[in-house]
Formats: sequence, structure tokens, C-alpha cells
Amino acid sequence: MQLDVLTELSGALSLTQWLLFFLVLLLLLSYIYATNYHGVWEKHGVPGPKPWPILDHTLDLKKGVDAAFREWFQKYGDTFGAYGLLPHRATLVTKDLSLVKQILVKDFNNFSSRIRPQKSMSSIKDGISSAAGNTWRRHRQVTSPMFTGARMKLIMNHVCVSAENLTHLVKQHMEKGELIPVRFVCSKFSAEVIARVGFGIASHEVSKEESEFAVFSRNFAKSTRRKELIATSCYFFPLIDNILRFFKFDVDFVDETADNYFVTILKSAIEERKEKKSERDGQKARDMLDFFIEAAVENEDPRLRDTNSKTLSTKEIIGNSTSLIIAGVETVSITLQSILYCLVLYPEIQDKVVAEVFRVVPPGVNLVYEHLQELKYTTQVINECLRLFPLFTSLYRLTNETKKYNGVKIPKGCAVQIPTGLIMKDPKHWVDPEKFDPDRFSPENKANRDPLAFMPFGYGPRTCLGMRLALMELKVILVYLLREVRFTLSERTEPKRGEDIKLEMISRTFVRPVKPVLLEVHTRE
Ligand code: HEM
Repeated sequence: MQLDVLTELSGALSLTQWLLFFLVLLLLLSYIYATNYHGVWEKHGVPGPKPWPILDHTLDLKKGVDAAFREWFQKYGDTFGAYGLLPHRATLVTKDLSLVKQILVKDFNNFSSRIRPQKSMSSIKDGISSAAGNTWRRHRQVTSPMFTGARMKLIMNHVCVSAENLTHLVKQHMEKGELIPVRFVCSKFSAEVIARVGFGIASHEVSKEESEFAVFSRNFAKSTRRKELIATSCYFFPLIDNILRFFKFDVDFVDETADNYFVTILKSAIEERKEKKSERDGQKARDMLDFFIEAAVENEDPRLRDTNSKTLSTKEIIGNSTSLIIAGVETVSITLQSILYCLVLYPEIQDKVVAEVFRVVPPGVNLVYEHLQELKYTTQVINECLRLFPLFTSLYRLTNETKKYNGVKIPKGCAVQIPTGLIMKDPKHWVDPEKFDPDRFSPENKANRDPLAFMPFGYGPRTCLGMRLALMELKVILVYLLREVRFTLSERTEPKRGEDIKLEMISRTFVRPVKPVLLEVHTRE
């Protein structure tokens, strides 16, 4: 009977009518799919902007995420519900620090998974920053001992060698009368540090003119306009992403060539270390790879399912290694770029930092770990740069189960976005927030502020794993550079004297200057 109806219908409709019918059906299904998560916040009484069908808030966000969020915070208060800020998710956005504390610290178990604004199918998908729940705990147990204070003290000499190499490179540019391409030279430094302390690769290998390790780690996260456009479409229809990947389109924010390069060198390094493992039994780990090898088990090992075991499969070791490279190279070099930019904008602050550096580490004295604690004003300057030029402007979490916090019900599966960039400029916590003022971080001023108002490295159990290493690198390099040279702006530099720096958001994840900073450099008298 049904077959008869269909046969009759197929005869009654022309080809064009059939095509139209399927087009309307496709649009209808797309509409249902793209809006099936709307209404969550209305149901739970969380205020927020109304989404557009299919486009969610894309049109509002055209003025910039910060501008749109500021407007919505003004209208709806410190917490609002939105849609599609993360791919195909209802997203709770909050700058209410007591709710932030519940999410990042007090009820961490309900928010232990991170959600990324963009998906990657590269090796990093098997590493710590993508790991969820119990798998993340296992990864963190293996990796945390690599970044303790005692470990930093042990590896500081490697950082110093790399800092010396960078200072030499800067002086070479200076002698040729060239401007300093700050991000380029700084990423050589941070790549060299990771190569040495991570994988035991000698620094002269990395400091070679355009070494592969340095070039690939600088270009590991590579975004193009085409990729950004595709990523935006995938927000509404994540299926598009899968289809494009199936047909081998390059849509990943991680550069495939760089990923292949690192996976290849890591595979052979892991094999080599495993073979020599028995020779090193009982000896202390020399680098991060040694820590990984200690935790290495076969892919099918049942201990991989035990949260408390310190184990990783080979795939996870590779994923963690590439995650540390991607997380450790550009982050430090872009931050160093902002710090040097702030120092040239405020020469009187550069003078104060230099005075402290010479007081703590006088000429002829070798820098040691204990000196770093004494660089109090330099640390204040670094913090103020991280506040004004945060690399990551939001933290993201995924809710494991439906729960109510401070009267706000957050349903299971919803994303949470904490706009740390805006919190670090919120007049509620910061007087005259746009002003560069390192004294905000004096002990007295810090004591009067909620610690959650300053989160450049995140907060709680899932905070940045490499924070200690990053801060050590930044302080060491400032000591080495500022003892030798002075940075300035001129008519030749980028930005020129009197011009403002323009920033852009890459892969909806991190912020960096649109044009790489180029500075003048002079010998310090
Ligand atoms: C100035 C430099 C850096 C900044 C501003 C920075 C910032 C951040 C932020 C905001 C997070 C997310 C935290 C959260 O979700 O609560 C993060 C995570 C992470 N960072 Fe950093 N980071 C820096 C340098 C480094 C370095 C040098 C390394 C290692 C070599 C590193 C490794 C990681 C890892 C592995 C994670 C993921 C941790 C996890 O999921 O458990 N970072 N970082």
C-alpha cells in the first residue's frame, strides 16, 4: 500500500519538484539540528541574549567578543547563558568570581574536562590538554613532577644557556644595524629551552640558522583565513568538519607537516630511550622524555584504565610531548614580545627593572635560581604584561552532571566560558584597568584583591602545567638581555613610536599582535 503511494507520488512529481522537496527537507533538518540546543537557559531561568536561528550569536560577535560580552554583562549581570560560543553547545558565560571558584576549584570534579573552541585530530588529541576526566588525571600525575620547584632549579642551567644564545643573536642583529624581529628570536629561545629540557636535544642543534625544531615549533599552530572560515561554519554544523576531514581537506589548526615532523622524531627517540632504559635504571630523569619513558606501558596494558597509575601508552607519550611543544614555545615567545613592547613604551619602567637586575645580579655574578625570587619588581612587570596582554582570553570547561551553584543551574553537557581577559580588566577589581601599572602587584595591593581576578595561567587543579617553567624563562631572559642591551621604539620599528599595537585572535584561542613587533636595540652603557 505504502509502495503504491510512493510510486504514484514519484510519477506525479517532476525532477525539479523532487529536488526542491529534498532541498526544503535538508533545510528543515539543518534548522532542527542547528537549533536543537536552544531554549536551555530560558528553561533554567538563566538570562542571556536571544540566539538567531542557525547563526546563534554570530552577528552580535562581529563587533568583537569582548565588546559583545561587555554589553551582555551590562544587560544581564555577571552570568549569562548563550548559544554556540563553543561548537554546537549551550554556553554559560560567567565573571562572577564566587561561581568561577566553584567551577575551577571547589567542584572541580564536575568540570574536570576542557572543551576546545576548535577541534584537532593531530597528535595533540592524545595529550593532556585534550584529555578528559580520569584519563586527564593519569596524564597529570605523570607530567606534574616535570614542573616542580625542585625540578626548575635543576634545569635552570639549560634555560641560562639558551638565554645566552638569544642575547648573542640579538647582539648580532644590533651589530648589523638591524631591527630585532622579537617574536622570531624569542621563539628560537623558547623552542631551544623545550628541546633541551624536554627531549635532550643540544642547543646548538636548535640555534642553527632556521633549525627544523625551531621552525616547526613556531609554526605548529598555523591558522589561515580559510581555516578560520571553515572553523566558524563548523560551529553550527560540526558534521561539516568530519566530512571535510574525511575527504582529506586541511582544516586542522595544527599544521600537518609540523605534526608529522615531531611524531617521526619522537617515535625514534622513544624507541631509542626504551632500548637503553635498563642501563639507566635507578638514575634521575634527565629530561621530560625520561619521565615519559618511566611511565611507558603497552597500548593494551590494563593499568591505563586505572586513574591512580602513573602510566602512558606510546600514543599518549607522543601526544603529551607535542602538547608540551605547542603549549610551551609560542606562549612564551608571544608573552616575551608583549613584555619587551611594554618596556619600550615605558622607558622609566625599563630603567627600574634594569636597576633591580643589576642590584640582584651584579656584573660578573652568575645568575642562580635563588636570585629569581629576589626579582620582585621584574615579576610585577611580567604580571602586569600578562594582565594587559593575556595570551588566552578565556578558560573553557564542560559540565559532567547537572548541578545548581549560587542559584544558577548548569545542565550536564553545557560548556562554561570564563572570560579571564575581561576579568583581568574589570573595574570591579582593577582601578583604571587600561593603565600599565606594575605597582598593582605590590604585596599590599595583591593582598586586597581576590586572587581569581588575575588568571593568565588559569586556576585550580587544571591550571597551566608549565607556569613555573614559563615564569622562570621570562625572568632569566630579561636578566640576560637587559644587562647587555636597551630596547627602544623609533620611526623604523613596528609599531612606530607613538603608534598603538594591534592585536588579533588566532583560532578563537589565543591573542597576538597582527604585525610581529620589530624593535631597535642599543648596547647598554
Ligand atoms: C606565558 C606562557 C604561558 C601562558 C600564559 C600559559 C597559559 C595557559 C592557560 C591559560 C592554560 C589553561 C588553564 C586552564 O584551563 O585552567 C594552560 C594550560 C596548559 N599549559 Fe600553559 N601557558 C604558558 C606556558 C606554558 C609552558 C611553557 C608549558 C609547558 C612547557 C605549558 C603547558 C601547558 C599545558 C600542558 C596545559 C594543559 C594543562 C592541563 O590540561 O592539565 N604552558 N596554559
